[in-house]
Amino acid sequence: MASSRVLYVHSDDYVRTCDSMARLPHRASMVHLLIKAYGLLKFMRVIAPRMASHDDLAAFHSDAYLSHFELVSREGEDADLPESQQYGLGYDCPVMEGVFEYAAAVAGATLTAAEGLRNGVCDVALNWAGGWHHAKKDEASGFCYVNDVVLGILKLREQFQRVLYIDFDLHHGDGVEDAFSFTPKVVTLSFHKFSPGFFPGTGDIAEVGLGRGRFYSINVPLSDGIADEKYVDICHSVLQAVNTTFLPEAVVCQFGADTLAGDPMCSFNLTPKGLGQCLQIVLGWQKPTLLLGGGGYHLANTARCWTYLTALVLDQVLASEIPEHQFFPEYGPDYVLEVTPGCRSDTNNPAHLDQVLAEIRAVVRAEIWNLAMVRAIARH
Ligand SMILES: CC1(C)CN(C2CCCC2)C(=O)N1c1ccccc1/C=C/C(=O)NO
Ligand SMILES: [Zn+2]
Repeated sequence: MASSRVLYVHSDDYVRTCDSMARLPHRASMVHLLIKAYGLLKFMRVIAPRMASHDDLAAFHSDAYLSHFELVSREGEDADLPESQQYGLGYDCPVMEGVFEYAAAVAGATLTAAEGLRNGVCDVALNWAGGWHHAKKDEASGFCYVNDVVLGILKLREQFQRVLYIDFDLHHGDGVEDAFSFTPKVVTLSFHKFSPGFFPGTGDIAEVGLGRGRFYSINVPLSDGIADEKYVDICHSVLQAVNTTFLPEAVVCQFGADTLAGDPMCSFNLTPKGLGQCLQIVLGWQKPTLLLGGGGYHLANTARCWTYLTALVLDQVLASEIPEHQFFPEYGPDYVLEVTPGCRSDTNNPAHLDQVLAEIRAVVRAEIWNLAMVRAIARH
């Protein structure tokens, strides 16, 4: 990628705000400082994010939710108002003081990235602190308060007719799928762990979208233990099929890193190399592409992954040795960039995966028919 055509959304204030989210102590700093320590900033156009305004957030979220969320954020922990529960606030989405400002900062950063793509300022835009895919129109969910992914896609839709969303996070991208399940203008494609009792519980292969959006939601449910080779194979098949039938004009990827070997979620067995091969497929299409983060609870591996993917976008090869920097001690005991796969067995049996692929192909073929009909009708 010609370097100046890569936009990296960053400011020290933004990183400090993201670091303040207790659940992910200083993850945003670790990611940024590793990218910086590897000398990658000079290849990118660094732009400070803007704050999302109330109107920005209201493009997707309901006023009722936003005003309640802003109110409890001002009051902090002791705001256990009865209706907080109906808005998903509390439990998985604790209300820390200033959480509204945090959510508005992240949404503003994703919008800043999306605007760069919409205005043709760049070909690839990065906001690794974004990707909060569970938030619903009027409900926080799964530690996601504002759905910056939906806001970014809506921003791209101002310029591009068809947008493809690809969710590589361990968890189903339910908030984004819900937002676009009725429209054929956005295809949502999610690869995720699907297993009884595993959050959020949605994302079965049978979920294909509703109404005119039928066949424009694609779900690839997977089981524990999947490693790079099989994951990349499946991704490659599905991504090629979706790209050739849907012909997206822009792409949004959520690269939640909780799929990596060593993550406390202890589910998939991927490495940054495998995710990098998936990213290479998308970059090969040479379409305006927005890259976002998401989950990722082994902080050093998450920083390793997103730094590796950033270098991949920039066609830069990184040395294995982690460069000296403030968080160097976090990368022990080997202090290398590579993540070693675990020795857990892959519970995805080949027959089941073939079945999943066959069903996905049927959905995509149906989409072709659907698309042909939609286009035929549009022509008259
Ligand atoms: C609170 C966190 C986000 C953290 N966490 C673990 C990770 C390791 C130690 C705690 C969870 O399981 N979480 C969740 C709790 C309830 C519902 C959802 C999630 C995660 C969602 C996600 O990653 N979506 O992509
Ligand atoms: Zn996740």
